[in-house]
Amino acid sequence: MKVASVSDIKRIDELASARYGVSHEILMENAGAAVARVVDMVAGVRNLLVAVVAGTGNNGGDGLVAARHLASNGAEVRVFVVGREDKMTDLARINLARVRSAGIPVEFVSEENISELRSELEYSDVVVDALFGIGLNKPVEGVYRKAIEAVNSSGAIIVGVDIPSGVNGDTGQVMGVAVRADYTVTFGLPKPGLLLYPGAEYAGEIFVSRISYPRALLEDESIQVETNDPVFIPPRRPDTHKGDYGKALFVAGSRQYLGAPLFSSMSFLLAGGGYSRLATVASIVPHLGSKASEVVYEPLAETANGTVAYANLERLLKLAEWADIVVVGPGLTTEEETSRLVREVVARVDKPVVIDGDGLTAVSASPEVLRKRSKPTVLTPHLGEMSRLTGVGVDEIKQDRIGVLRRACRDLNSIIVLKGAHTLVGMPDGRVYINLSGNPGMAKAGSGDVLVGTIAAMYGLGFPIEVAVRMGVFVHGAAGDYVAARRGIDGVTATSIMHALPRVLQALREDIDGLYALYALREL
Ligand SMILES: NC(=O)C1=CN([C@@H]2O[C@H](COP(=O)(O)OP(=O)(O)OC[C@H]3O[C@@H](n4cnc5c(N)ncnc54)[C@H](OP(=O)(O)O)[C@@H]3O)[C@@H](O)[C@H]2O)[C@H](O)CC1
Ligand SMILES: [K+]
Repeated sequence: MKVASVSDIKRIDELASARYGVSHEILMENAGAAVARVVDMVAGVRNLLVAVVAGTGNNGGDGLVAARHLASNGAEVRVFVVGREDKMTDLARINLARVRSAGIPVEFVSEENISELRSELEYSDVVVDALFGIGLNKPVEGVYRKAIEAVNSSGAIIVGVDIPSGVNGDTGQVMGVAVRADYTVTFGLPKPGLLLYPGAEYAGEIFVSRISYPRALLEDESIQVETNDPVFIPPRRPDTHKGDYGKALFVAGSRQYLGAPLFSSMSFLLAGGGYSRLATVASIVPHLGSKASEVVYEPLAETANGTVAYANLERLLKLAEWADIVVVGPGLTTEEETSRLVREVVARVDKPVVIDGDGLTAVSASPEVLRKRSKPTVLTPHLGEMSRLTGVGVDEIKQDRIGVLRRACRDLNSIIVLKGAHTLVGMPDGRVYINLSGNPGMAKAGSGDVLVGTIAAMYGLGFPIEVAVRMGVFVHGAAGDYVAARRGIDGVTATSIMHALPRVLQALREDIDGLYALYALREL
């Protein structure tokens, strides 16, 4: 599903009326009706005590339409408008008049009577939050802040209109204070702020209503963000050779880090890869061999500190000629000689390369190595590594994940997986995918190693590199969810995620609709 920025939605909104004759009034009527329908779905509307807290803009207008529909369907509705009547938009004013003529009580809330709002809302079964939507343009203060606090302390079921008020529609950041909705009914398409934390937490369960926007507008390719939906994995053909499912070379590990090479190279096989070759320091090969006999090992010369020595360069370049895809980085350490080797390998390997962990630190020192590559490059940074790659501070990245990611993909000519809640996948052409699988239990050592093995496996299964990265991220997250559901969130470890990978592939082959439904937003 496409994910529309605030400016995308404003453009769609204008085109809907200018080009298709679908007026703002029609859109507002459909929006309000959708809110009323969800209130009925989640709480049952007959004799329900509903308070609609409306702003003076069109988000408030939606709330007023919802009030009229709910009252018509048998609910006891009261409307509280926060702000001055003379500030109301035309559409909000028209709908206020209709609410009043339907005999629905309306009260204007200001600093003088804001204290009564709190007690009024405590008598409500449902509160509809229609204060701000995509028009939020500054931190929430004063009477609006108090109104949001009153909504949050009401103890009622809270249904957000379009966006929970106070959440930035594009970034998901909370602008001072925000409504903690149980449900959010969003219009046309979801906004990034509903899917990125903390906004995703404030939105609750999301319902999407297209409110009769013409389909062509909602699918326009000028909208460059979308949810990372899984695609069908073809069945394994019976007459196959292990080479058919991809040959991956992993340059990983050190005497200090034994888990990373194991998780990455083994996850490749468990996620469907064919031939996993691990080039690592000779001193740890016996240990790893006893744990993962299915992996083929290339013992490498090592530095005094037990890291991969530069002298291995020619050998690694030769091995890379054999491989379909090369993964560099997990557990290599940031030993200067080893980092120098990483940069040379990345610069000279004429195959798709996935760079993770310490490999990212190595290439951060000279990003032109990435720019000059002709074959695809995949980077899988967490926030801190992204900061080192881009020179942008972590807090600044959090303020605009999509914008920072998009610029970095273009600047570094790379596909970038920005790990976090939720993980984002950016493409050099500007497209960004928001991944909805995964859970906080996965933020543990080794989880990233499993991810890169899974990405390489998707490429081995035959997906084009961009799809392979998206699918690797989805499958990895779904495997973590599979474990959390069966063993509890504390049971989510690199090992348990790794062993859940085959289950997810099986589900994708046998019941992709079921798996898709697990993560898709509910459509009205
Ligand atoms: N665009 C669509 O496709 C549809 C939109 N609908 C609904 O309309 C809202 C957007 O409505 P809009 O009037 O643009 O803005 P809001 O209602 O979100 O905000 C109202 C005004 O509030 C002021 N504002 C913004 N931030 C603050 C703040 N922190 N404190 C106080 N006031 C604030 C701002 O006015 P200013 O004059 O102060 O700048 C806003 O204009 C959309 O979300 C949908 O719910 C349609 O009904 C459906 C289609
Ligand atoms: K709202």
